[in-house]
Amino acid sequence: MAARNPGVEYDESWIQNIYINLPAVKRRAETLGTRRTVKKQWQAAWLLRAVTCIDLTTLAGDDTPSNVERLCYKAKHPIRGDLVKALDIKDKDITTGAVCVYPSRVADCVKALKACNGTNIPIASVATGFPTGQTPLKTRLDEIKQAVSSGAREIDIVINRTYALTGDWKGVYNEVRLMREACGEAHLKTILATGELGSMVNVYKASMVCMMAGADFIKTSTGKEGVNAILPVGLVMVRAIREYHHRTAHKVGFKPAGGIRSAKDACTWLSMMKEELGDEWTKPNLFRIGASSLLGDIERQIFHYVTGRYAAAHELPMA
Ligand SMILES: O=C[C@H](O)COP(=O)(O)O
Repeated sequence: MAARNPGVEYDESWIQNIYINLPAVKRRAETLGTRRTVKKQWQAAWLLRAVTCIDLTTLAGDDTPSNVERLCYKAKHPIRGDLVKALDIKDKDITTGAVCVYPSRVADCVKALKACNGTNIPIASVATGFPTGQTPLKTRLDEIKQAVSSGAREIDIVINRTYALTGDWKGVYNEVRLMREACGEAHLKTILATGELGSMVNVYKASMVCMMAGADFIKTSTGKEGVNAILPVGLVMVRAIREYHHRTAHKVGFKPAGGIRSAKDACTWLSMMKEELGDEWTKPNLFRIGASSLLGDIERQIFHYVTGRYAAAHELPMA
């Protein structure tokens, strides 16, 4: 992870008179989304980079120690052995960015990662009454502390949408500040649940307020809202990150999450990061993709890449 973002004093002027040129944002998002896929010779590199940025997630009511164990093994060995061999990369170099689970499953992750030699992989835990955040503040803070003491190194909190929707941005700031304190050494990711914020201006304000309060990452969604990670919202958030960096020199990471299931989508998000914020923001210390079922498609595409390459190499010339 990048250096911690200490945050700054709350400053209302940073979120006043915000104007978002929605048609322009939508046009830009459309260009990114419909662009031709990555050039053939770079495909494997992009796909592998995307793998290293995945927060491999399971956030289901029926999670058990055994599916968490499989998740951790997959995080440690995200690409099938024969494909790793064909790509001529060292398995140990490629793991997912983190695993992401509910607080009560963190201890299972600790055990499973130890068993598969994956203790270098951070455990991210959602907390604070995920996904709605509708529990008393003390309960939400205690949940963070419990997840950290069980072994989580990253905490994904949800912001208080009631405060955001009623314009109480100082209220959002104060809570996130307390959540950051409760995290101790663990990194803080703040989930905005953008599908419930009502407007792009609110998305921008929520992004800025969370960063002012010390978020190390801002994250689009829980994966449980009606609308989750979409490019126009992502653009507004990364532009807030750019503005915050410009004002404070602190680099805050970005995590789109929810509904990202195809390798092509992952590459589109990566290219958005590269174009909007630069190469530095395309690595796991500043970019993560929260996803439960993306890895399968990436592995499939790597398989096509590898088999295509060999088929081409062995092709007979025309007689
Ligand atoms: O934070 C991660 C999301 O909950 C994952 O959403 P997904 O299951 O749609 O990939």
